[in-house]
Amino acid sequence: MPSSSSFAIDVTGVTKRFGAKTVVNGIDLQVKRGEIYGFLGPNGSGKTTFIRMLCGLLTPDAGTGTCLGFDVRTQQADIKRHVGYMTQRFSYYEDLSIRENLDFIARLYDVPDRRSAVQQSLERLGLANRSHQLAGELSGGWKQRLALAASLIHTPQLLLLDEPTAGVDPKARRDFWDEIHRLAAEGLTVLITTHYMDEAERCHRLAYLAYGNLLTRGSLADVLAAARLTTWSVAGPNLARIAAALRGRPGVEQVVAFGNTLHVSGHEAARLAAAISAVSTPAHECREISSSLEDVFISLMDRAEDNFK
Ligand SMILES: Nc1ncnc2c1ncn2[C@@H]1O[C@H](COP(=O)(O)OP(=O)(O)OP(=O)(O)O)[C@@H](O)[C@H]1O
Repeated sequence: MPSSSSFAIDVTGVTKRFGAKTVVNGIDLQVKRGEIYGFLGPNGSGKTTFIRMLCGLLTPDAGTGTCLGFDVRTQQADIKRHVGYMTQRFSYYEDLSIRENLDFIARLYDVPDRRSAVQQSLERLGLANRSHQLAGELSGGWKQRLALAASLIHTPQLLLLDEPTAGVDPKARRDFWDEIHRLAAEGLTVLITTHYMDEAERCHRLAYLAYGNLLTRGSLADVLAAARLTTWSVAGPNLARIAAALRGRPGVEQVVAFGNTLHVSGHEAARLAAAISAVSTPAHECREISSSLEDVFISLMDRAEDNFK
């Protein structure tokens, strides 16, 4: 039986190597039940590989721990029964209808009272009106809903979502997140990977990976505070010239154009302020602003790259 621990995921030192390459390097992670946990990091940082170890599809080369109270090394079949996994690719039968796809998945999981489980799932995800539509004819947002319905049909306790909203429009993304929050409020634990910063901000807690290493974790406020990054905005004339003058100056780590404003960041607050005052003119409006999550993640990635070289 799964334990009643308050952690849905509780692992230590999880490591995976492919040949000589360490793709996931000694990751410790604890995720509370009912929590939405965001997993971020650049392409190839090891997010999918880590998820596959959690849900029993890959065995770690090192590390220990539990997922839903089951041992990640020895009880993989038990884990699979209680976990829903929405992969990056749409992997349903395009020539079956929405209802037929859900019915098929429900059969695979031997879901009790299958007809009513499928009907409830169609209604919950707003798919009932189009249940006879072929999956292959659906737009991206509806395909995503079908994939979510399918990953929930066996009422899992943990939902693993690997970039579930890639290529989906903002309204469909917002609806999707509303549903994820409703599910979490009902007690479902959700681990989600995303490259969208607005989605990262909708998670209860976050972790950021680069080169297989977990670089930071915590609530949004924790992650921003731990970064100790200072950011200034600079508005005014000749911003392209100002940006070029700032790059490479001591204290300046990032210079990013946002429309008619530059965001300039660095860890050494005094040197950063000196650099801005040296290149700006009285016609420029310069003020310190809060660093964004994107500023923090890019800074972490740059530093990790430097350590890796
Ligand atoms: N089965 C495998 N055999 C060999 N290398 C692999 C295998 N699976 C993944 N990798 C490598 O492991 C690294 C991490 O891949 P992974 O898919 O876990 O990253 P990711 O963070 O999910 O990336 P993305 O954001 O692009 O989805 C990559 O360099 C990838 O090429």
